[in-house]
Amino acid sequence: MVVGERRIDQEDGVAYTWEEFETFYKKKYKAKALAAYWEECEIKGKKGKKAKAEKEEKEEKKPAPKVRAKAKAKPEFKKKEPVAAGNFKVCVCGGAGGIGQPLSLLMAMDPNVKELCIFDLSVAMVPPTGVAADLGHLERKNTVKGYSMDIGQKPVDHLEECLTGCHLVLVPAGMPRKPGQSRDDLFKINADIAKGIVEACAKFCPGAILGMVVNPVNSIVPAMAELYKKKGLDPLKIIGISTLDVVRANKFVGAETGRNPNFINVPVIGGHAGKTILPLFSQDKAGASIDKEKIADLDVKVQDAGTEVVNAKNGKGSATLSMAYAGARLGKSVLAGLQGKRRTECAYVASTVTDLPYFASKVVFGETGIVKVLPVGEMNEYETKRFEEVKEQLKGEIQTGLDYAEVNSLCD
Ligand SMILES: NC(=O)c1ccc[n+]([C@@H]2O[C@H](COP(=O)([O-])OP(=O)(O)OC[C@H]3O[C@@H](n4cnc5c(N)ncnc54)[C@H](O)[C@@H]3O)[C@@H](O)[C@H]2O)c1
Ligand SMILES: O=C(O)C[C@H](O)C(=O)O
Repeated sequence: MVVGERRIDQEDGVAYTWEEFETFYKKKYKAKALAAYWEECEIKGKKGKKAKAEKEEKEEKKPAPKVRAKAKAKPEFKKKEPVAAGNFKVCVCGGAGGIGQPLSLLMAMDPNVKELCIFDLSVAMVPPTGVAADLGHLERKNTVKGYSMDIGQKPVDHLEECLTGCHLVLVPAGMPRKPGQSRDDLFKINADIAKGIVEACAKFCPGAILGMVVNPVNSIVPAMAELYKKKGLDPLKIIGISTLDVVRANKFVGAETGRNPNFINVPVIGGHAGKTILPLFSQDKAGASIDKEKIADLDVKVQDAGTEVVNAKNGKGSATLSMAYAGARLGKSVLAGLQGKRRTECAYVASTVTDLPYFASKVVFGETGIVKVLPVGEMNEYETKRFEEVKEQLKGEIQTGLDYAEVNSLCD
């Protein structure tokens, strides 16, 4: 295999390295069959005469039909009919909050959204029905409805209409940090809030994708995914939204290199708190062009970006607008995937790409939600060292979530 070469998987039209390919297919196919399939895939960026000549040469060298049938073995995905464009139902839980309102606005603008539900507490800063009435006047072909619940009540007793039929539920419901607090300090209160919502989703929209914004993502996602598992549901439906780390890494690399951040794509792996946030600058062209001596500071800048906003807001909340932007980017990718258009984003999910059971890496969204969790890819010396640090911290934060799931359950 040529180092750095990417080939387009005929199944989803996305370009992968051999390492990514092998990790995804190794349990399904024998090494020989997989290598043969790889050889058949088009090399990314190689088009025109040269590619044609190579293809023709390959055709000539084809083995006898019997052998070829085996070598040509293709992956079998569970085929699910994609949802027609513009037909999605989305709910934003905590939709009247700091993130919830702009996130609802951005989702209401997505032409894929047919019905948008705004759920929040009746004590929220604005009644959710008010947010819905406001968004209901946009020039969009969708309906927006608000649902509220009194504090102390259970979502499962109130959200049947709101959640039934949902394809995507975004969850920014929960307390944000104040200066001096860590994300971990929010676990107890926010895990209980998340559990109430997840419980209602398990009952009314068990097939929906749940995008968890609420902190601490590193512990809340394992907790909720394990509760889903306990109930016989798919833990990969629970997705930790770490997109803001990617957005920040792209922005900072753009500022450093003078390039347009819109065309920068730095994968950020690990988790979403402090040292667990690991931007892989070496995997982006602009990022890789930055002087080695500047990388450690840039890495810390991405890790500390949330705290920078918390401190700048001086006790009046954390990142809301950039988070809404990032959450909507992820949400739109989920819907595009369900519609049959593959999208790749970083997300924190149940994973086997490292020895930890939850990890953020690139994932591919398709007709069923996450269809691939991609490996972390090549890392340079600095990133490899940081990778060990990431895993050490993340392990304990995952355990907090696993412990929560052990002593809690979702009701029927
Ligand atoms: N993943 C990330 O990158 C990221 C980024 C920024 C913020 N966050 C987190 O997102 C969460 C929300 O932040 P915010 O700034 O929007 O806070 P906020 O206080 O402005 O809004 C939270 C909303 O949740 C609602 N809520 C509370 N309990 C609820 C329940 N049981 N059911 C429904 N709604 C409920 C509140 O009424 C409020 O409207 C925080 O935990 C914050 O740390 C995550
Ligand atoms: O930093 C926070 O508390 C909010 C969020 O996780 C962020 O990264 O902005």
